[in-house]
Amino acid sequence: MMSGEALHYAEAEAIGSEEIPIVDFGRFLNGDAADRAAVAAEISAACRRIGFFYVTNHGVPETLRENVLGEARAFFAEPMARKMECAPLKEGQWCGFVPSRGAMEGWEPGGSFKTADAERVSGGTLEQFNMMRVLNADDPNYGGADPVYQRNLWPRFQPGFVETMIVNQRAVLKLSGELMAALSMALGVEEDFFARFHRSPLATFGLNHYPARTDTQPSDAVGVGAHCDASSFTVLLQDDVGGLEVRDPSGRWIAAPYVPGAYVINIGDTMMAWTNGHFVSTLHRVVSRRPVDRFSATMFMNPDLDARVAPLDAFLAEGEAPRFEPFDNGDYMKSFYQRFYNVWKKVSPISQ
Ligand SMILES: O=C(O)CCC(=O)C(=O)O
Ligand SMILES: [Fe+2]
Repeated sequence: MMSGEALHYAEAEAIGSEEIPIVDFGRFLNGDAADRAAVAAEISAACRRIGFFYVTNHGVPETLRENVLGEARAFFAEPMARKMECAPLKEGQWCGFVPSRGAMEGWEPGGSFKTADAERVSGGTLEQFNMMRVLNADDPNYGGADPVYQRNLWPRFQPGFVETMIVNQRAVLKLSGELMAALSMALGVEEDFFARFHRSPLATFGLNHYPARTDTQPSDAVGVGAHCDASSFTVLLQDDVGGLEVRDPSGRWIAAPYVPGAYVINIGDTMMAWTNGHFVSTLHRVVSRRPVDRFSATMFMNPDLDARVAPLDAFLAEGEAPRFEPFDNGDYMKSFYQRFYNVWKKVSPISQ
């Protein structure tokens, strides 16, 4: 693709809710052993086939989910100069506001090591607000000297924002603990198997704004280019506008529409590597096909700073060769932040 040239995405071919199962997670949270095993089996099938599933009855209150998207709407409606007050200024940082990257080439949404091989990617119309997990005083990394524990850059001018985001972090992290147990069961290992790689996880949170498609844009304006996520797994809250699309195993792009009350869960590259590809990290993108603003909120569950990621013996069949090179999560996260910062510098009106 030439720099500046618009990407065109054909209409998604199918509605994904048949291919992306809706899992009643209440059966895992509140059910008996048989219910939990049934949920784990559904999740296992989804993660091996497409790497995406929805969860409903997940325990996160509707009012909290609405407040998160409400704060996102209010923040992104601020004038650009105000939003830029919360922008990363230090080398290698990532927190805060990130303006739209337009058709910029070379930006890797999601920070995936898989995407680069899979498909050329470019920026898109989205603008973002990035947050790190807020560390409690009893966290082993509270006040940590490593620059990976960068500071959040909160919009102090927006009352209620910080509190809502912190309450949301707690709720989504709690859900993530349960999801990790379910993913462990789905892989046939003990329920706390993945918890030991996520003791003080480098979990990150994002708010996304995909501006409404304008009359002068193509009917398939790219919101975020096709990518995989760098995470162990991702928890996504989307509003009812739609536009998320996932590449199914046959290579078709399918819509992952809004499902009332649900989170979308997807496997990231780290989980793919641990499981030697038995759980798949799948290309996805957001295409703005409608003249309506879209908002979403993400949580990327990333492992501990010192976690070493490599295909694990527990998931290798007899004689199965490892398909992924080992890597240190700390190096991986730092290079992700650095690349992100380098792009941010190019699009930031105040960095010149
Ligand atoms: O906004 C969405 O629906 C998806 C966002 C996404 O894929 C990401 O932030 O990695
Ligand atoms: Fe993503």
